[in-house]
Amino acid sequence: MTFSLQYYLVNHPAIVDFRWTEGQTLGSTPLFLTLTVISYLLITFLLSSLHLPPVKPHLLKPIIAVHNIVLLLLSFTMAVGGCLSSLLHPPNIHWIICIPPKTPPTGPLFFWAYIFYLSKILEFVDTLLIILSGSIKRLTFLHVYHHATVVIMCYIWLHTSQSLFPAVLVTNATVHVLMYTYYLSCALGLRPRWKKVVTEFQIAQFKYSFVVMAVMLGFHFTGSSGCSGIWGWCFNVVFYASLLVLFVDFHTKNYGGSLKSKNKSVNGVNGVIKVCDMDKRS
Ligand SMILES: CC(C)(COP(=O)(O)OP(=O)(O)OC[C@H]1O[C@@H](n2cnc3c(N)ncnc32)[C@H](O)[C@@H]1OP(=O)(O)O)[C@@H](O)C(=O)NCCC(=O)NCCSC(=O)CC(=O)O
Repeated sequence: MTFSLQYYLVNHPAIVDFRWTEGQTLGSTPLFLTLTVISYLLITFLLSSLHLPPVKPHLLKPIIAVHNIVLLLLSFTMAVGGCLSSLLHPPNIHWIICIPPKTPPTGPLFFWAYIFYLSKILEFVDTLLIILSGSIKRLTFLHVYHHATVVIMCYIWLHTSQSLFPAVLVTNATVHVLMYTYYLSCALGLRPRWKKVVTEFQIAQFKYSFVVMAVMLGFHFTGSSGCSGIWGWCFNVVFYASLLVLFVDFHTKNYGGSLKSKNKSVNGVNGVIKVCDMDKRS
């Protein structure tokens, strides 16, 4: 059989026949979700309050590099898989933003939503690596809040067949390709000059998501049947609004000034070193 991206990412029987069934699919019960999030928060709190000695960089850096390569490749696959499934598989292209009510969570789009959900649990390892490296000051509210809450958002997507998730999934997975390339470069001892660009792409994705959410609301109230997952929509709005505020704050603290202003120290000849120095001070 010749290699076909469409076959392996959309039309493979395991993907087409995927079905999220509560109590049967791994990780599909509210109990699993609750225990996962509570365990993440408890382990993070306990490990960070133990003040463990940092693991030696020559031991930890290769592990961090492998972790970032895995998430980089996974994010890329999810972005392409989610994009192809959105364009090729739904009965109607309109599904990218508005899924009809009572649609069962089955088929390629929901397969990628499920992989995305599991990948958010794998991202918990980011937190562990921060703790093991001894950089406790990098364990910010933004980081822990994001990692704990995003898993709940993904669960709601699957549980309610929530409209708009395909657009958000593809955007976030694409931004994460950039983010994990940045983290991989750091783990390899490089200090990319484009750290600020990563943050600005993250902020842009939240703003873009509000446009998508507004369009979905329009479809919901003007279409004949409405869109599924309107309560999940409310969760998404609150979560993304809070992330937007936190990321704008992160931007101001790390790069100074407004989003539009050019920070000479970031873009200058020695930009790389100055960005890192600023981080260490903040
Ligand atoms: C540029 C950012 C992507 C990252 O900002 P940071 O302040 O974390 O960046 P930094 O320069 O301190 O990171 C370099 C350090 O990270 C370490 N590092 C490497 N891989 C890592 C990983 N997978 N997770 C966490 N840290 C990691 C490197 O070894 C290096 O350590 P050392 O310096 O010791 O060598 C930013 O925009 C951002 O996201 N800030 C919020 C912080 C955060 O936790 N973000 C990720 C989840 S939020 C998210 O994911 C939103 C979204 O969905 O888009």
